Amino acid sequence: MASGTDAAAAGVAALGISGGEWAEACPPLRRNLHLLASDEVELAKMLLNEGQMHLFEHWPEPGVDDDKKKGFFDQVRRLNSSYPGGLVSYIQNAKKLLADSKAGKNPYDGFTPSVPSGEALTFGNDNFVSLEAAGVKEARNAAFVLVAGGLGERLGYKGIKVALSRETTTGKCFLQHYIESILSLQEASCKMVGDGYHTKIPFVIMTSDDTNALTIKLLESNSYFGMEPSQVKIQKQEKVACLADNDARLALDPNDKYKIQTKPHGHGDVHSLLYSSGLLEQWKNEERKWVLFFQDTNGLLFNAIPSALGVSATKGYNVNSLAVSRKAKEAIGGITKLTHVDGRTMVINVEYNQLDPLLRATGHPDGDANCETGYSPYPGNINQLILELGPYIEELKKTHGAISEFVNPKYTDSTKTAFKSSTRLECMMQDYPKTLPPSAKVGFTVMDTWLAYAPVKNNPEDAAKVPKGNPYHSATSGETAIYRANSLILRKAGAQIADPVVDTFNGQEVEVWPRITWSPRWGLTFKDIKEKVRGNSSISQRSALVINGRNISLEGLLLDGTLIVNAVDEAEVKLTGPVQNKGWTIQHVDYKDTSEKEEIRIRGFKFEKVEQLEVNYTEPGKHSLSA
Ligand SMILES: O=c1ccn([C@@H]2O[C@H](COP(=O)(O)OP(=O)(O)O[C@H]3O[C@H](CO)[C@H](O)[C@H](O)[C@H]3O)[C@@H](O)[C@H]2O)c(=O)[nH]1
Repeated sequence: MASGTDAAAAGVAALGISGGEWAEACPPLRRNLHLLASDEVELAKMLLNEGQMHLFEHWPEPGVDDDKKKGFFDQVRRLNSSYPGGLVSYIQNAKKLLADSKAGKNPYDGFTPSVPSGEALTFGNDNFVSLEAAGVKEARNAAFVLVAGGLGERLGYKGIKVALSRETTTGKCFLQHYIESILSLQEASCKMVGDGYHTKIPFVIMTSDDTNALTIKLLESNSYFGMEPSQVKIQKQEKVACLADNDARLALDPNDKYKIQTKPHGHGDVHSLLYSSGLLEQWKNEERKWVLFFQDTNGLLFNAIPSALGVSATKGYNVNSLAVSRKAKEAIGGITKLTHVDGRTMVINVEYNQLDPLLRATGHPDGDANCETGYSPYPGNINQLILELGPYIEELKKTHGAISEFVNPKYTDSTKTAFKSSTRLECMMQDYPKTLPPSAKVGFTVMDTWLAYAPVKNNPEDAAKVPKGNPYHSATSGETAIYRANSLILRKAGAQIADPVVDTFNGQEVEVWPRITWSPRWGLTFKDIKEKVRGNSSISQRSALVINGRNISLEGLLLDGTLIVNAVDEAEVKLTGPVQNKGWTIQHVDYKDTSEKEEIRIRGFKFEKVEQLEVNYTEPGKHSLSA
């Protein structure tokens, strides 16, 4: 094998540029050319062509920092190969977007917004139940994709967000809940069509350098939470180059002049990663039909998946976005119908920071405001997307997964000539429909917020400042929303669940419902749950109930305290009669109290486990718990 230097010399000669005249304008680079391999020479040439001479101007004579110079090109090679169209496209796109930004060009120029109509579902009615059945049937033809490359800067939590407990009654983390939900769907779907449990639903996790190692560690140290390791595919997104000025000159890392500074490009990367991974083609060959995208911390999401997938299947949507009622100024995008002066229309997410200026610019002087319902008329996008695989692949063959980008530089002053700090191009996965032809069937499904959406994004301090009536999107609200949803679902199924009390944790006023949780295999759909709630059961406000098993039914259970039931699948367990104990009390925790773990501090409460009844059914057969 040729040594690096031989290969470099060969490369330079092969390109007929041994003299390096093309690098004449950049003497430091020219003097170092002989160090470079042929592909590095090509990359250098491309960088000069794109006005990036400054990247080499500080390069010393050959012999000094040669390893760092090679390291520089390793990074350039990575940046070049991970962006659709390479760095040339990146720099050219950046120049255009930066010019538009400087000119104050509105990305929605020529478009008028209006409120679109979508499928509005009512939890528990006949339509909902039949859509859930349709969705479960389709689930075996689906693949799930979790975008989890975000650092969660707003939450300020040090670990990865998917490792946070979804709720602290059981302490199960988000990732465990997601995997158990997918496995339950897989089992129920296979059972429904009688395929002998052969189909495995693929699960892709998009990570980034910020989350990759910890995500893999979490999976490995928990045996993939019961999923076959081969079912899980990790796809790591790369960061993109930072831009120093309006000419899209790439920014060098302030701490290392041989490195280009990089920042995350956004969740929109998921499309190009899926495209280049070959997974989409593989899924097509396996006759899969749906790809479901979801985000890192929505503990309620799987309450909405079966029915939403049912909507996609019955309506034949190429794109189906899940939405909830949106409060004006809430940090979720608004789903909007945009009509262009030339007659084009599209239904698309308008991101939360763009909705207000767009509305003001198009004759709505109040901007992003609530209407008479107390909500924004624009449904809130929760970034759960269901794409039909066939049309998705066809589209990506054209775009290679490139998604419409934006840039958001912070200028030093109104001349817009300099930036306060470097910026970069960004993209969002929900912008995928922007390039679709008008014939594409793009729809959305609106569900109740209490059922479908409770993310964990804001730190306690910021959450406490959220305008009254708007959701906190905090660890506190994320957990209490789970108890609320489960209580409301059991109520709808016929159980008597006590009213909540209002309490304040970390400055956030929330409803505290009984702490009811169940494993996904117990209650995947409303029909499943309804069949397991029989007779007159009641649960008091101070109670906690953990249902961990498939065949556990509530038949006249009168709970006032804490009850934990664990049962193997083959055990049929009836919960009847009164169960009373001192239970678990809720203790307030201040987020500034460093004697508590961060995971607890951000919630603002913990449980004192005073007394409980825990029962374990490990043997098959019929069992009854009656005190
Ligand atoms: O480079 C990135 C950036 C983010 N993410 C992931 O993308 C998801 C969303 O990130 P954020 O929570 O930071 O997103 P925002 O709150 O800014 O907004 C997004 O989520 C909202 C709903 O939660 C709305 O739907 C909004 O329109 C949509 O852009 C997370 O799972 C995050 O881990 C990545 O994988 N890579």
